[in-house]
Amino acid sequence: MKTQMETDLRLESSLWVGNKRYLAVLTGWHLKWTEADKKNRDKKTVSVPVAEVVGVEEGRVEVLPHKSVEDTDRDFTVFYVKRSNSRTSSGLLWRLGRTQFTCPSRVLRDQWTKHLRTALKTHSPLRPHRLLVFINPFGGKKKGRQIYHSLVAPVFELAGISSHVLVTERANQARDHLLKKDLTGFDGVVCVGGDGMFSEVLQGVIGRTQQEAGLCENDPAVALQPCPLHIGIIPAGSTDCVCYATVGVIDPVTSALHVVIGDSQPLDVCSVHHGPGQVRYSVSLVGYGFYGDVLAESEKHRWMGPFRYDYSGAVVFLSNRSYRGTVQYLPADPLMSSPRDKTRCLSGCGVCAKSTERLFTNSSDSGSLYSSNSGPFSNGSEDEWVSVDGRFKSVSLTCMSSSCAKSPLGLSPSAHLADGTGDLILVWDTNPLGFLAFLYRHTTDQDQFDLPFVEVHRVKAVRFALAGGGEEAEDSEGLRGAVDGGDGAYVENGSIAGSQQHLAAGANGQTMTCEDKTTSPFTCGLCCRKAPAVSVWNCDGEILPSPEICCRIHGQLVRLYARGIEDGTFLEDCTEEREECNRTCR
Ligand SMILES: CCCCCCCCCCCCC/C=C/[C@@H](O)[C@H](COP(=O)(O)O)NC(C)=O
Ligand SMILES: Nc1ncnc2c1ncn2[C@@H]1O[C@H](COP(=O)(O)OP(=O)(O)O)[C@@H](O)[C@H]1O
Ligand SMILES: [Ca+2]
Repeated sequence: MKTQMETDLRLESSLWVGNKRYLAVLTGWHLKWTEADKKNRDKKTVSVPVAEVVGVEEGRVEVLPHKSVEDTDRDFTVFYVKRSNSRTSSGLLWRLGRTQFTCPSRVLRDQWTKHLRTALKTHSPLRPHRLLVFINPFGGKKKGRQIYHSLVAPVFELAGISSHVLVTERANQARDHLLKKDLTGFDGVVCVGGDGMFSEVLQGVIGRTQQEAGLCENDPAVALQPCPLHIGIIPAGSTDCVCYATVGVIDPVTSALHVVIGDSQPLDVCSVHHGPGQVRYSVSLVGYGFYGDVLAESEKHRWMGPFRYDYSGAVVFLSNRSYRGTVQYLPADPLMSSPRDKTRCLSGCGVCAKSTERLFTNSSDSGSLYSSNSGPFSNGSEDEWVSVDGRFKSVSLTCMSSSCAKSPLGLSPSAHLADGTGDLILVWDTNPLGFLAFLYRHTTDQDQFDLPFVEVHRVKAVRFALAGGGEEAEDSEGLRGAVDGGDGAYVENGSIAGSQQHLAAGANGQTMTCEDKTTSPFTCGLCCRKAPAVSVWNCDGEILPSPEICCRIHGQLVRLYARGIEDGTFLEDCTEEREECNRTCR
């Protein structure tokens, strides 16, 4: 049944597009136009959901690549989302579609533009009006500024968005701004950069929300407050995994269009507690062993740009390391889904829709996660936790698939963006060829979990401790202990980047300067000649200072301007009206 509002907004006229006459109809949910010439048997209707109309302008207007306006009386131009046919990635590429209509009179033209604008306001409640934009000028190939000004700003302007743009001058500036400055009036935050830049924004937005709610975010037992500000990602980094896994393509125009139409994709976030009062948030990868070592190595080769990860991946692979540790995890409900069920989390995902409830909503439940007074590894009710101890090539936790160009299906292809769980991937120590097969499978559609030395678990929380209560460095393999600066993870003067000299970090947290002042612990001939006993954690591209951590997944803590990966097949057949279609055509 049609509502009064839909009836009021309905408009039907005969309009011209170029030299052809069309019957144009605006219903509450769609703008459609069909060629009126009866002789044309193949006449097709173009149907654009009102929610995907970007803007309406009087006259004959163009925006990309350059703006031009021909101010005529009887014309109006509609800009909308147009899906490109090229399927090179997992999702659909969006382009700015444009159609110029000519009306029989100025009065009718004004009626069309007025109705369209009213329809936009009515049907897209989450469209942003004011955005705070952070650009990292040094991310990826250092093209952040150019990407924003040439491809994104014109689309924002067309949609009537006012943007406050800050080009960062230092790391953590965006995070600090979000934590401290006045954010009144902003609907969302946009970051132009890579996963590291997104991570800064994530820390800022979550931290600010908890501050304002009077919650102690450092307490792993606290159920965090969901964030009111939406986050948009314009990809301009190296891995761009968060963008790839939530949109399916790395394309600034596609991402800008998701922002302007106010798409909303909830996202699970993992809080990683790595010391008293120390918390970081992750959405893509919390990884120890291989992924930690790759990140640590890659920081020394930032000058290589995105290639630093390939180079470092090879160096770390050749170093053939494994690490001892105790991993404990709290399994998620196996009836909901499984990391091996071969499903994909796509736009309108049913598993995520069913999981809108937050985890650990009551405090007695969360109390079993950590003891309030004696740290994360001692508490009373431990029944549900599973504990494994051994030597691992890598331990990874991801809240979503973590797909990226290198791995189009991702670290965990069946993980869900917003189901309140994460996937824990344990790769036990194995021979280099076995590990290479595991890595290689990430680049194909072969199942990387179908290997005897790999386990995957869907979890709500994870804890990691060095095996033997931190005595790892003195274990039976004759590695030199932490005290003489021998074995262990490495941090560079506490911050990884910077000094050429690296530090050897002992299992007990002590750090000692490496006697050999080489640039890399992997090529160091002294302290690192023997394999270190302790790796580091890679938390969305940031190195954590402590190897002992506990993690908890917070279901749907933030929302992105995205809609999940679109399954193009449905779009082609979908004839549903927007309100009836809860899949791709939302
Ligand atoms: C034989 C071939 C081996 C290929 C292995 C491919 C596995 C790729 C899995 C990548 C998972 C990426 C998860 C995302 C991590 C980002 O947060 C982080 C930081 O990204 P940024 O530099 O900020 O864009 N990047 C890395 C590589 O650690
Ligand atoms: N102006 C700046 N100077 C130096 N570092 C910055 C600046 N702005 C942001 N950063 C930091 O750069 C790191 C990498 O940024 P990112 O945009 O993710 O690029 P990439 O994907 O190439 O790593 C982030 O951790 C971020 O904190
Ligand atoms: Ca998830």
